[in-house]
Amino acid sequence: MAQNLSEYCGAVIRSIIGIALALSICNAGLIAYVPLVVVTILIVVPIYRLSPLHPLYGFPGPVLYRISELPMFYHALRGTRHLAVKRFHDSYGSIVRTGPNTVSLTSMDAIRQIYTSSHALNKTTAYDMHSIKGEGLFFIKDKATHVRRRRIWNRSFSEEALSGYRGPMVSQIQNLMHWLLKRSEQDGKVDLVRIIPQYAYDSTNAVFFSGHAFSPSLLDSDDAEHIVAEASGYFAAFEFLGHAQTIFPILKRLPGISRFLNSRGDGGQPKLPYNDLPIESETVLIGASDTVGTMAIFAMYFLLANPKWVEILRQELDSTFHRDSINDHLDVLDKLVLLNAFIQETFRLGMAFPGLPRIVPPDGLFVNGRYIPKDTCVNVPVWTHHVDETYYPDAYTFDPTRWIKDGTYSRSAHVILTFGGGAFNCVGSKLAYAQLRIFLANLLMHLDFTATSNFDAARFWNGVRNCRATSFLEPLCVRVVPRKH
Ligand code: HEM
Repeated sequence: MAQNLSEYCGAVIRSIIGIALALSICNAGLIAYVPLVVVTILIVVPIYRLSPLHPLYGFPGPVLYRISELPMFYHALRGTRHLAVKRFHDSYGSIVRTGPNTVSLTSMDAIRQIYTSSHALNKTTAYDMHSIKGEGLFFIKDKATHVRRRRIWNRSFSEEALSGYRGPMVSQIQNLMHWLLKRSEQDGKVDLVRIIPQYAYDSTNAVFFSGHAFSPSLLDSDDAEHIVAEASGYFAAFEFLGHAQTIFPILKRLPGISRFLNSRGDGGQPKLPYNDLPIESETVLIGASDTVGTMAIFAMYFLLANPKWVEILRQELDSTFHRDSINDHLDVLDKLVLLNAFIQETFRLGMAFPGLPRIVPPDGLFVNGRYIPKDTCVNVPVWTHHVDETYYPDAYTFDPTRWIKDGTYSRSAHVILTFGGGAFNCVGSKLAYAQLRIFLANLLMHLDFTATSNFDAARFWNGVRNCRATSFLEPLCVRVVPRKH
């Protein structure tokens, strides 16, 4: 009954706004209706959203955020949403109303129900493509439709496909090492925040587009056309505005079709519609590069802030490989306990991400002991979960050993949401792990890094921002020389 009443009130208020808007737009003479619209929006809507008539009335949360999306937009713009949501959970507990129609939940039960169970929820309209043409895997909101497209993508991430990507990955890491040494020699230092994303985009270009997405390589041109910044900006714009821009400058350079997405459907498997190739290509280029680049920067930051791990990882690598033969035995990297634990801990603390929104189905959702009404936007805040002391004691300490038990590395020791979860999880996660392994193993085996004198670990950490894309307010400057011992 209460549910019906609140739905009724919501409908009435939406109608009032609609009628007022229609009147003021249709009849220019009725200028008097403009104040009505303003009054409705500024007074009636907030009162309704705070009132017992609103379906989310009983959920605790900061008043301003219950009234309007604007405070969260402000945090999105500043890249501080993950910090704000964490503060709210510290104050209000495991369920917080973080927006007029949004509830944030922490708990394993919430992760299971929202993301990983067979009844996991669909994506929200935050994933709408709006004016973008075609249909892209990342943007498909409905699980049933999504599963069909995902089958096409999965072929590109089979073990066989992944081993085929090693050659291009190795050549790109070699180019990165060349430029690290060269720029460091030329300028006395090199900023990892600038150079690593260039390497990540080059790597994706080489792996998926045979180098045709752009040319010359970003490392070779020092990203003269600011492709990294533009692509990352579009990524953030998608998050901030709720939709991505139509045209990516990079797309203009694509011969059109990525190698793997263009592969013909064989054996009765579905084939990707031609019109969807551009958006899927953009998804690969940005989705695979921005994220891997960010994690590689974090990995270097954690090494510089925790130098003992340079020695620990080198001991493991030196006792396993001869320095010059590492790239001939890349499959062995999967088995290195310390290296993989280090990467997993990087993925935990490097994910400054607020959440992955999902929509509550018509039957509602019962989670964390509460009933959440239909059409509510729910999510588990990734950053808040990753620094939850319940699951990660001493959570803000970078400690890869938390992933090691009885001498064995276990990724499943704790659940992390770095790659999402369930049906919509990251299709490229295996590739991301492989890239981080190759990146760290090569750099540690071949190069010595020294942070410049003004390196301040706390200042760098405090300058991390996230609006789906992660940005760094501080540089991460190092001197690089060939490894001496
Ligand atoms: C460390 C690197 C990476 C991180 C942290 C990451 C993170 C994520 C997350 C959290 C999601 C779920 C997004 C959501 O539900 O809104 C996702 C989805 C996705 N990622 Fe990644 N990703 C990484 C690397 C990659 C790579 C290498 C690719 C390769 C193409 C890729 C392609 C995708 C695609 C296509 C989706 C959509 C999957 C679907 O809806 O089925 N990602 N990623």
